[in-house]
Amino acid sequence: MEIVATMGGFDVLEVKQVSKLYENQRGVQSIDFSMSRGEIVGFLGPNGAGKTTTMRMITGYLNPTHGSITIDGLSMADHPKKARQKIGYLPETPPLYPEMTVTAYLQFIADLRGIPVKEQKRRIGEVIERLGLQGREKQIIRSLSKGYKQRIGLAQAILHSPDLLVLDEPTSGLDPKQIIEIRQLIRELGENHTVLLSTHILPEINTLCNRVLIINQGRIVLDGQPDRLANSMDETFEVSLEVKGPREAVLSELRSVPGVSGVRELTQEDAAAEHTGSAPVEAEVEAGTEEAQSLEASSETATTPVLSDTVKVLVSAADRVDVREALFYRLAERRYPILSMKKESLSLEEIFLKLTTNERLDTAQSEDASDKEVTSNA
Ligand SMILES: Nc1ncnc2c1ncn2[C@@H]1O[C@H](COP(=O)(O)OP(=O)(O)OP(=O)(O)O)[C@@H](O)[C@H]1O
Repeated sequence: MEIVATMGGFDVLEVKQVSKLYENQRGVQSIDFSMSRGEIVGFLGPNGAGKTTTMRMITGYLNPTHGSITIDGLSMADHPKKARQKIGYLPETPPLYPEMTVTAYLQFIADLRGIPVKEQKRRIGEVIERLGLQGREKQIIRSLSKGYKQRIGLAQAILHSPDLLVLDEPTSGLDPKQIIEIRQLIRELGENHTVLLSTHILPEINTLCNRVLIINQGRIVLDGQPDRLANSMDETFEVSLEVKGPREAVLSELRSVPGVSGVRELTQEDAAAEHTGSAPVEAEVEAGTEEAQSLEASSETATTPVLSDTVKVLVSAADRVDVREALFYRLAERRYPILSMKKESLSLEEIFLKLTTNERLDTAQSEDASDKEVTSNA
């Protein structure tokens, strides 16, 4: 048995250099990550990136071509039965028997999972309550809504009290109300379980997960905390400012602050784009360049300041230098009050696109385009 030691014992999941190559040479390559107890990890990637393949290997439904997977220190290759007992799996399509009642189905799963007969009734009662299935016990599964079927899928996944829950796109195909309800249930399940969940929905990561793994073309391309990713990915430091004062003078002061590499006046269109979440389309213009001067010259027509006595700008600094204090002191010295100042950072959506877009274009040329897309909203 392979032993994986950590400070507090074993990691709940250890995936070491795992590859799975299908006959067509697609699949996943050298996947390497571990999960500690209590983590809720979002597994994000475009269609065909390798999420399901990875999850099926973790849950023991598919054997890796190379590498090892251990659950609570138990090797999946050497002890598949024991290791699988520690995992609850909700595949993309829940494994339900539509003609069974909810209770009969859970009874069947309890038998399959080897839950002792004398404990079954209590345990089934607990998960029915936990997943809000009270009142539906005697209903035929076929007659229930998709949201309720997903709850039953989650119930079968947690029935045997697994340490690790693996959920493959748990909110896919649900309506907005059902999505909110299932997310809430996952959040609650995350209080007692370690959870790995795959999704196409970026805000799902922000609302549910304390860590995100991004997979692209069979390889992990990013592993980190959602709120820290932006810092590690930003190449420049950007801050948006609203300053009270004469436009030309304010712009010129900002450009001369040490560390500042670009100053771009924000228009009403930019403000509207910010409101709808899309990034401004104009390219940033470096301070002092010919382009900046010509833009300045034609600024009356090219840009429309949001208020006549204030200037809204996006200031950039190379090498991620934090120029906020320098901006503050310079503008204070010149008596141009700062009405607002906000550090800008990449959204998870921008990070995702940055990491996957080019390669996706390559992929689209070499294989059939998929009809599913990564969505940026619920
Ligand atoms: N049984 C198989 N035989 C051959 N190729 C396969 C098989 N299953 C998956 N693949 C290929 O392996 C790659 C990864 O597929 P996988 O289903 O794991 O991706 P995914 O990230 O789960 O995608 P989706 O979001 O569409 O479910 C894809 O290129 C896919 O076409």
